[in-house]
Amino acid sequence: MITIALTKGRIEKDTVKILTQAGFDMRFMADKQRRLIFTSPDGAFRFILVKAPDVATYVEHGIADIGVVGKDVLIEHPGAYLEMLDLNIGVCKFAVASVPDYNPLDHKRKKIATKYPTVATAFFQAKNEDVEIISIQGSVEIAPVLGLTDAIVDIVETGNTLRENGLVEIEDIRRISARLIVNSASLKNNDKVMAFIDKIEEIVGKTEVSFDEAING
Ligand SMILES: Nc1ncnc2c1ncn2[C@@H]1O[C@H](COP(=O)(O)OP(=O)(O)OP(=O)(O)O)[C@@H](O)[C@H]1O
Ligand SMILES: O=P(O)(O)OC[C@H]1O[C@H](OP(=O)(O)OP(=O)(O)O)[C@H](O)[C@@H]1O
Repeated sequence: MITIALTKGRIEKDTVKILTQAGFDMRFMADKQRRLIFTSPDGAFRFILVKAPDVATYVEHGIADIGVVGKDVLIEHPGAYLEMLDLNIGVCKFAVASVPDYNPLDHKRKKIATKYPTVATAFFQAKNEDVEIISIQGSVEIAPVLGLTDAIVDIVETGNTLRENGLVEIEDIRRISARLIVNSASLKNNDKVMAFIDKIEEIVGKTEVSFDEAING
């Protein structure tokens, strides 16, 4: 049996769409209620529904052979899994944002609020800029409004949360999308895992890895 870890929440619907297009009967997801583990009718696949960072954990430890999770999570939680495909769903970006009078060229040591300290630290280090990172668990946009920090590093999708809280985008950091990850032993030892990946690749198309991706992972 192959186990596939899916991220609960935002990217769930689009993931199910891809799996359905790939020929899986995913109707159980329509009325899943509070269940978190599902087995396909033929007993060949098991799907588990977990929080995003836990997808990486289950795949890394070989409990799940395959996982679907956002690139944002993979950057913050690097581990021993292989990233195989860009699924082109859950597309958004990391950006720096702040209040309109923020001056990025100001020489003072800035404070940056974020849920993504690894991303924020790497971004400012690459600019040779020494900043203080303040970790925030959510509603990050209010930190510069309330004067906790000078700016934020956060996910931007539609831009609505920034606009509705009076923030503006200062600089793009990188594109984010959901990725298919795999446990390396599963890939080596189980032909069905490669067959599954091939099937998904037919649906989402071959992904060109951009220069940015190649150097930043
Ligand atoms: N507007 C967005 N905000 C956050 N993540 C987004 C957005 N748009 C797409 N995504 C992608 O969707 C994935 C899942 O997001 P979701 O909000 O369900 O989980 P999460 O970020 O772990 O949030 P939470 O902590 O609220 O459960 C993210 O990891 C990211 O790759
Ligand atoms: O550009 P937008 O389409 O407005 O989306 C971006 C917002 O969505 C996410 O927050 P989420 O809803 O996950 O809540 P959080 O603040 O608790 O992380 C993210 O952290 C931004 O706040």
